[in-house]
Amino acid sequence: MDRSQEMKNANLLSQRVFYICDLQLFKESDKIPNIRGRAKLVHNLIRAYDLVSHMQLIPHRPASEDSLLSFHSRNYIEFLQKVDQSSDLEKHEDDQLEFGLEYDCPLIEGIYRFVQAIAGASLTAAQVLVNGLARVAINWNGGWHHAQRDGAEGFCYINDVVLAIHKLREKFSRILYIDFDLHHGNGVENAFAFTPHVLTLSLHKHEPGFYPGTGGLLDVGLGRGRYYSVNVPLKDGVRDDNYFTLFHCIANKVWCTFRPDAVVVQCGADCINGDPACAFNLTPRGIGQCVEKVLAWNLPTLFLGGGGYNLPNTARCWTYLTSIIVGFQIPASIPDSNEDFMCYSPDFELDIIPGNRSDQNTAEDMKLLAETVCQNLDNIAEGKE
Ligand SMILES: CC1(C)CN(C2CCCC2)C(=O)N1c1ccccc1/C=C/C(=O)NO
Ligand SMILES: [Zn+2]
Repeated sequence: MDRSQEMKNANLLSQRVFYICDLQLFKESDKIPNIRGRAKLVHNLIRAYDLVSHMQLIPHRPASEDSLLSFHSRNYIEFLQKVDQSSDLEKHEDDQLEFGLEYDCPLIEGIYRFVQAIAGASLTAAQVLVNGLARVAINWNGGWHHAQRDGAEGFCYINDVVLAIHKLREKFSRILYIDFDLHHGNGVENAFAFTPHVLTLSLHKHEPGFYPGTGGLLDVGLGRGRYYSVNVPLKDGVRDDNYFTLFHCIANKVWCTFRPDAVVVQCGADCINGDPACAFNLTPRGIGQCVEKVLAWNLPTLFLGGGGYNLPNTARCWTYLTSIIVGFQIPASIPDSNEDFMCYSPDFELDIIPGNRSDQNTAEDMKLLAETVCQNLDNIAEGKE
């Protein structure tokens, strides 16, 4: 490699954070029901705070059929290709049901191009880490953690998280997946339930009748993957301090016992106060403290989005997390240069105040969660199956 190339790579590495963004990706993201307009809102706020000058911006490369098949079934992918071309969707009605494309996953226009973009963005980010071009990569348009091998689920049409982890496994032996979304990351846990090479850690709301219903405390993984699925089921009302205390304790134990080589973090913002899910009392500062802890490990890390249905709050949350990831403090007032300025009324502040729902998680609940999870993790330390 000649000197100039070395200089270029050194410079790239100094831009340790790669950020996947391009207009086509935002256009495709807008096809997801319930979050139309979110991709642009997030990017505009990140730009308004001039955080883009601290990152290396790169466009996504659409995922190839082969890369989609590294997790999803041929039947599902070929169905998406077939239905993408066909004009009358009625013809495939029964197939649609078979592949979960109904109710909460309505068929969307140009669905194959859509899944190539969504999966391609997270794969492009993962590839940057595999190539050693950067330590950290961000794709706020990814994080669709419910999609299963052979179908869509929970508003997730393709599991970009599983595909990205699979890509990281080309270079890194042990991958830690952390899921802060309000909902259990069931699609990712299912994909890696039987392997000790990927430890999935999901903190989520877990109550009778709350989607997806999985991720209980006794759900620890299967076969050789036993104890490598870690679930932290929570009730409504949890607040930043208790959430971080619990995460801090569990993350330390996971780091010491599993010793990850790379990390993937799903930052679904439906756990933040003000989301229509109306569940947790968390603020971006609480999740930000958890992100700071992950960054302190100084491992190759991929940050992804996920849920988040209060669009201005999701933009606030992921902009704040981006500022932490790049290590650049930003002012509390939303820049009035931002074209979406009025979306942030009436406060025009970046901070989100915590909710005042009563915390249903008692001190005993939190203690039991920490103790049970840490005892389970003792098994992987001693190499027990
Ligand atoms: C319809 C939306 C997507 C929106 N929403 C919010 C806003 C309204 C009440 C909570 C949901 O719970 N939804 C869902 C409905 C059925 C199945 C899954 C989900 C969400 C999954 C998710 O976010 N995973 O991380
Ligand atoms: Zn969610």
